[in-house]
Amino acid sequence: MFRILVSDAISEEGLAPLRKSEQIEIVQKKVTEVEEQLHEFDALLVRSATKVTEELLSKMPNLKIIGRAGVGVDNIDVEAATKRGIVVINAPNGNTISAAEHTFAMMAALVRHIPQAHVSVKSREWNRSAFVGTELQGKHLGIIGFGRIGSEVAKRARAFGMTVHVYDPFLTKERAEKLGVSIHTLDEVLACSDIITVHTPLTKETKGLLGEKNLAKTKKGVYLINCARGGIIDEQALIPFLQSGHVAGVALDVFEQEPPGDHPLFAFDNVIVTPHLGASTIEAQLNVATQVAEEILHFLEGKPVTSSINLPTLSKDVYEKIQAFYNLAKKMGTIASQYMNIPVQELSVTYAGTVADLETTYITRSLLAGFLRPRVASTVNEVNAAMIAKERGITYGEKFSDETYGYANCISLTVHGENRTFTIKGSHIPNYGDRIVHFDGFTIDFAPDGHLLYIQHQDRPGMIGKVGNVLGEHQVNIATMQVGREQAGGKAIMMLSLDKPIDDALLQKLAEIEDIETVKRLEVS
Ligand SMILES: NC(=O)C1=CN([C@@H]2O[C@H](COP(=O)(O)OP(=O)(O)OC[C@H]3O[C@@H](n4cnc5c(N)ncnc54)[C@H](O)[C@@H]3O)[C@@H](O)[C@H]2O)C=CC1
Ligand SMILES: O=C(O)CCC(=O)C(=O)O
Repeated sequence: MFRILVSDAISEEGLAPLRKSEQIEIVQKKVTEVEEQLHEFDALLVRSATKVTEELLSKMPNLKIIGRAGVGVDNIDVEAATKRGIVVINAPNGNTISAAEHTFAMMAALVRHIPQAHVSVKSREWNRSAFVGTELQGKHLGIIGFGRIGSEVAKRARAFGMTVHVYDPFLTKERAEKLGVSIHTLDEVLACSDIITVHTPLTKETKGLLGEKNLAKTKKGVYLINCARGGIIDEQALIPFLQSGHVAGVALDVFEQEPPGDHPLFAFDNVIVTPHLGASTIEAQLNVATQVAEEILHFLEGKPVTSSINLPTLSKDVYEKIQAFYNLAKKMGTIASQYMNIPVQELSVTYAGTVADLETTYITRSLLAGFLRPRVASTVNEVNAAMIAKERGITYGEKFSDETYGYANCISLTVHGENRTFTIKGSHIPNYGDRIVHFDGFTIDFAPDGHLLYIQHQDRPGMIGKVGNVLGEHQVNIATMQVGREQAGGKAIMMLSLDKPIDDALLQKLAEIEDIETVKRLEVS
């Protein structure tokens, strides 16, 4: 049974996919109302009101996934979540149209003074000359940030007969041409636009993007719109530009602090505001809630998520193709980590055959998580494996090769430790399973599952019997046994699969058998 905390107002209809599952219990309460039960939740579903801080995460040790019913994840400490191995997902396109339409509504309201005129008429005035506006047709619209919302705003602007100038360092010429907009530098957009609207995320680069210096580069009489994130336009810096009339008007849906309280910008009649309503439509709320609910359900059912912020995303098709290798790689990592139980500096993974054509980044992350799991006390999974490896000074890299050693596919892992290198190779054989086909210089063939016992010994008659006797005396049943050797009478290995784990005392007894050089317990869960 999984428990999900829904701590913000989320569309009830959108939660339907979760409600249908008998494996899920939904609790709809604010964080402050469930302080005592926070440790019980497996998933957290929020909009923008809940601040998912490091402190909150520390009270939720069972949390596996955070769903943001919306786009911006600036209310979530994604780095802290990643460190804890918590997947963060959002609903990237469910509210795009609503946010673009709201931007357009704000633009029209701004240049036609609709909010001010509305207040005037309701105050029993009839002052038509006070509210003379400007047309949108023929005006130059500057769009900063040309992703989903920016491009929908552009489509609407073109329908209104506006010329659209875009600044987005990641925008390609082909896409700009397709959408009928021109690409410019930031300075060019600032200088040529009658109206500027921002549609970037709030990042280190975009915070204060329209501050004193850049506002001074805008056309006199410019209108500004921020329906993205508070702080992209520096609120404090706007004040002198509004006082001087350089900026003719500002429309804000978002604020540096929300709610903004008694804000100095409210003193200006030509500043119009809404309380972060960009995504507040029935359609957008249903879309984002449904998207996130379905993703959380998939995740809890062990299926792939498609819109994760901190995990490489995979389609269902791709996931199905890589799943077998993903599992094999994890087991290989776990075995290698226990076998090389010394500090290691580097993991090198080589993919050959059919696996080399797949999304190997994901497979490597799985291998890394498997490797780190026996070494770290905290949760480690595909989400935080790269981060933990970096913290521990372990580098890793991928290579590709044609050498499959006669198998259709082969994953080879080489672990570099101080004065010691270890290589393990594995293959996934459809309808048969995962096999380890090479182990520390020996050709072998065993299934990397359960309670494994590795023994390295001199190749002498009777070794198998001696090991079997000791295990038998301690009521430990051998399920399978594979052997390999360098040459007759030389160095040899046995890999046994046992029906139960063995303790240190038994391990010691086995190590004391004459001609046995190394005994290692390898647990693969
Ligand atoms: N007011 C509201 O209720 C809503 C606000 N939003 C906000 O709108 C913003 C845009 O959302 P989407 O279009 O869905 O995001 P998106 O990710 O599709 O687009 C963002 C664009 O900004 C560009 N960008 C990033 N850094 C930039 C920089 N330094 N300069 C110029 N461009 C830069 C990216 O290349 C990308 O094309 C986000 O901040 C999001 O949180 C989204 C939905 C509703
Ligand atoms: O949840 C909301 O209404 C805010 C939407 C938003 O700002 C976003 O999706 O980034």
